[in-house]
Amino acid sequence: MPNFGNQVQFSLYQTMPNPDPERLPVVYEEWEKRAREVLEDGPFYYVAGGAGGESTMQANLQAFNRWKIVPRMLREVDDRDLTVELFGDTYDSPLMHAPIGVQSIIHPDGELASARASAEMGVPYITSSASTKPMEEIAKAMGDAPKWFQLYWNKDQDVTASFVKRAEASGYSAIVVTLDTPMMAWREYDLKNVYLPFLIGEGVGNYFTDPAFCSKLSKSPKVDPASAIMHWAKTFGNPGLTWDDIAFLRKHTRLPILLKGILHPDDAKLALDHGVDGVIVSNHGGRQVDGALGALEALPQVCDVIQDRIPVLMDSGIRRGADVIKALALGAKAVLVGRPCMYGLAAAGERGVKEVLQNMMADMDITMALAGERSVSGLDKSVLRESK
Ligand SMILES: Cc1cc2nc3c(=O)[nH]c(=O)nc-3n(C[C@H](O)[C@H](O)[C@H](O)COP(=O)(O)O)c2cc1C
Ligand SMILES: O=C(O)C(=O)c1ccccc1
Repeated sequence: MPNFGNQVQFSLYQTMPNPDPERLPVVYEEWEKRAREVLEDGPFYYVAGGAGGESTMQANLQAFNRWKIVPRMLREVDDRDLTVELFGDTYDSPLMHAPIGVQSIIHPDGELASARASAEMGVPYITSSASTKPMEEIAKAMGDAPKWFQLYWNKDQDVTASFVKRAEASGYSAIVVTLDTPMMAWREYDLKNVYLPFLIGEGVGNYFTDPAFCSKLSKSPKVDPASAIMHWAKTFGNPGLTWDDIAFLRKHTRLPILLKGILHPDDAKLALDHGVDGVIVSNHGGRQVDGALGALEALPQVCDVIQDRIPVLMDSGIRRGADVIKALALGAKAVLVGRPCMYGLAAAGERGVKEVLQNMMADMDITMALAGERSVSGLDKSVLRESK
């Protein structure tokens, strides 16, 4: 998509001198403000909040400030290439929609809206195990557009195997296993607001439609939702997992397997040793370990260990185009966009998510060009300087 950024920029300026009164925000902080206006305390803080005192959320943002772009001049940047290749597929840009559960608490269309918006933008959508809508419905809403499935490894191995089988059958092309959430973290705002969406039956769409999950219940979730929710709460997380369990997953799927939540270089080494296909450097948007290092801080060391043998992706703190450029320059092949999409969803459903993704892509394209780079695959550390 040559000059994508300039086209979007031009279309936004084109409404001069009478801007569309329905116009959506462009500024990230204004999207968040809009979400705050339309959501009740419970859902808003569920999305916006983090673990404990939110020091990891702060570290995520600060980590980007430590790196500065050093633009180069006169480098023929009129025709740019945003595409990336992963596992034999070519994607339009290095942006992906992060796996995010329980989107029904943010907008009535929930995951269907964000999946459709991602499809329109050619952004791969990563369906969460904890989606309110079942994975098959989300896949159907996306047609042939690229989609991956995020696995929460259930305590019941039959459920885990069933999720993977369903994901394959419904057209997902990779499995993202999230390792950093064997249990929900200590989230102060959710405890204060007494708000946990699953307890009111949100975010369980994949479980309540799963034959393996339902076979363990004495009554169907429709007849006795309270017991089904209790069973979900008992089996959702699996703190007993070890590296040896990766073999179980490998046995159950031929799709590429990516591990999400890698921060320590030794875990990157273990990921390689256990034959996975990719890793995602992430601290879950600061929602799990309060006091953890910023995800971008962890990225260079993980890349040093991986040495390009498998792709390294990252998330946690991506807000603007320059953030994407920095993450790619430090070795990420692609980045996952989390909260910005959810603020777009809260403010304007499908259209909101689409604009958030479109604007971030445009901003990234323009920033890359102004930095003197022509293709995302050519970005490396030479475009950055670390400020002490
Ligand atoms: C409301 C919410 C729900 C989330 N649900 C999931 C999930 O179901 N599975 C998962 O792997 N990550 C989940 N995440 C984490 C995101 O995938 C991603 O790691 C995080 O949002 C990135 O940080 P950022 O939002 O600050 O950019 C969730 C994040 C939020 C904000
Ligand atoms: O809230 C989250 O961050 C999250 O990952 C999650 C965990 C369980 C169910 C849904 C979402």
